[in-house]
Amino acid sequence: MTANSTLPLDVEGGNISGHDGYQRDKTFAPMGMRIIFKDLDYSVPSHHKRGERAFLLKKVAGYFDAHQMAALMGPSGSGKTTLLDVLAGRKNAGVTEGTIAFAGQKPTPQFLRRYTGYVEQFDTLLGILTVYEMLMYTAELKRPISEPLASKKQAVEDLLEKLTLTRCRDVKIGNVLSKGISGGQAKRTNIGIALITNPRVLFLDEPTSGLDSFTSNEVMTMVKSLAAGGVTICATIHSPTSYCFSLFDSLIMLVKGRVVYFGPRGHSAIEFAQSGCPHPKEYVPGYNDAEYLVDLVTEADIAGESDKMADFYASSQLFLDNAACIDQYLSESSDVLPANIQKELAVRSATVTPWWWGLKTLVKYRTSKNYRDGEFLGPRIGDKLLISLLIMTLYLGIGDELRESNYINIGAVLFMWCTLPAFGAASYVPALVLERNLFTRERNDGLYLVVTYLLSKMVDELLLTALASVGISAYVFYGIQLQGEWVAFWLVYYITLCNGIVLAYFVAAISPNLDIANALLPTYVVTLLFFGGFLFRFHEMPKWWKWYSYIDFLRYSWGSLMANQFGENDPEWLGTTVLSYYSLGSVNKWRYMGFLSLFFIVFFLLAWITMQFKKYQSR
Ligand SMILES: Nc1ncnc2c1ncn2[C@@H]1O[C@H](COP(=O)(O)OP(=O)(O)OP(=O)(O)O)[C@@H](O)[C@H]1O
Repeated sequence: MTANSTLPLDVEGGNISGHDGYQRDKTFAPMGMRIIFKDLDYSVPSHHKRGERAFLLKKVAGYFDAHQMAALMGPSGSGKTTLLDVLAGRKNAGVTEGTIAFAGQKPTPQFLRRYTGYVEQFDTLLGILTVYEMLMYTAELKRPISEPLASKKQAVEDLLEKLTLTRCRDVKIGNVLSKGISGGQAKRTNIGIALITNPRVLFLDEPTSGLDSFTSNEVMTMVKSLAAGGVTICATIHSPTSYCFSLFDSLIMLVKGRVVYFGPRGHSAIEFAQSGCPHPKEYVPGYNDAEYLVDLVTEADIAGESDKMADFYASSQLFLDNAACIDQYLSESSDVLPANIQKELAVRSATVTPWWWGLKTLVKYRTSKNYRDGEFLGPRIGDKLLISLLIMTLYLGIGDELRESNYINIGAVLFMWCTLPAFGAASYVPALVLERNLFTRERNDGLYLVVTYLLSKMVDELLLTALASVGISAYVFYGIQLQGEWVAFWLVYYITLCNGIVLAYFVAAISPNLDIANALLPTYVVTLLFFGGFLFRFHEMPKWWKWYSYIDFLRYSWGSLMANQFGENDPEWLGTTVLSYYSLGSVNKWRYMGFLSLFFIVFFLLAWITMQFKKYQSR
């Protein structure tokens, strides 16, 4: 293969002056950059033999040019996705050795996140949005904030047209339970997400999997048109239709992590593979080229002869020509790159837009939709409504009955009032756990920072909770005829609810799956009950457990509520007063609310740190 580029390093920048992609869109200038890789090894601790490393890629070398579409093919498990992930910087485990150069330079993870597009094999979309909204949401997060909204809208409309998605523009994406757009439309929407910034490089993992042949051809024709526009395209592909395969320019075939062919697609590839295969099968009419090639290498792989094919390639003239080409490309200086591309390659921040813009956008698209979604609102308001009605009707009017036999009832209702938000936290866990794939993909795509995502989730919940808690706490407070201030009663309830939510997020963040989170959260909350001060008086707790009551946020919720109820008029009871009986004599309700708020900050920080550093996907 030879390069036929006119610009150095096969980079084309057109007449772009900005590095943010905005002007690039306006001019529709061609883009793209050559990707070179040489002596690429990728290894992980072996599953088969303890203490050994498994090399999933071995001395892999090649290059992909701008304006061209390269296919990564091979039998299942040959390392196609591994190579794609290594090149796209999506690996977060294992050791990569060798050279990777984008336009002659080693790419930074930030460059890869911001300026390359990656289409995952499985769709990760937001079911509550329509196709148009999904693309606009991504555009607002990934295109520069300096770009006017009208220009972003235009870019999305253009993309919808290019992807032939105009017909389902306003159809909800949906999910498994409530079907929305079709599989082909979902795939094209996913491609649209990767294209929203007009990336110079597009990686696609099995873009046609699960699609019928007509839709596959349609999708790949569209992808090919991008290559014609200058984008460098690299796709893993399993069993393409003849037409799909004919769209590719070059082909890299892997078996057991080794290259058995790298060169142009076409008859020369078949001839080469036949020569390299120890027992080539006949190319009978009816075979499609891709199918035949994959069959050939798969059979060699099954017969344990794949190394022979790889050795054949490594000793071929084709290999020498490719190696010479790679060395020549690598020796070309990258100083001659256009300034905008130099800037892109040197970018250091992982996101295009600042955190506050990300937060605004997430609230604009996600919160506003969630607040109109019964599935979202139901579990968040329904349980509070039911339980508060039960409490209110059960304890109706007892709050101002200051007789000895009633003090225990008042203590109990206040205790239940603050334990419920802690137990209710369970309904907030799925929001984080079930969305993990989407979060990981959007984070890898450089859409937002972890803190932005977490803050947007807090806004989602805290706004709704604030509104709901005002109404609920009002009818409970006045229905039971509790003493003290309603504002304090509501505030304690609200802060405890907030603690429950952020605690749920922390538990969701540390749990590998929903089952573990669902077991962990109630277990922890039950331990809090014992140390809240109502079931066991503080001064009677054994010395070796007392410390736990200080880090039990229910202690501060209940203490504050009791001080609100009995602070002004602490009645005599069992030879002392009610507050002294429960070791709450010196409690200041506002100070306790302050302590309560500290737990919110601590749980938030714990959730943030965990999500920042925990690898949810090992790939
Ligand atoms: N820790 C490990 N130890 C040994 N082998 C491993 C380990 N992790 C992954 N592998 C193997 O590495 C290979 C690479 O997988 P990869 O997903 O890249 O293949 P693929 O060609 O994309 O396959 P498919 O077409 O089925 O998606 C697989 O054969 C897998 O079994």
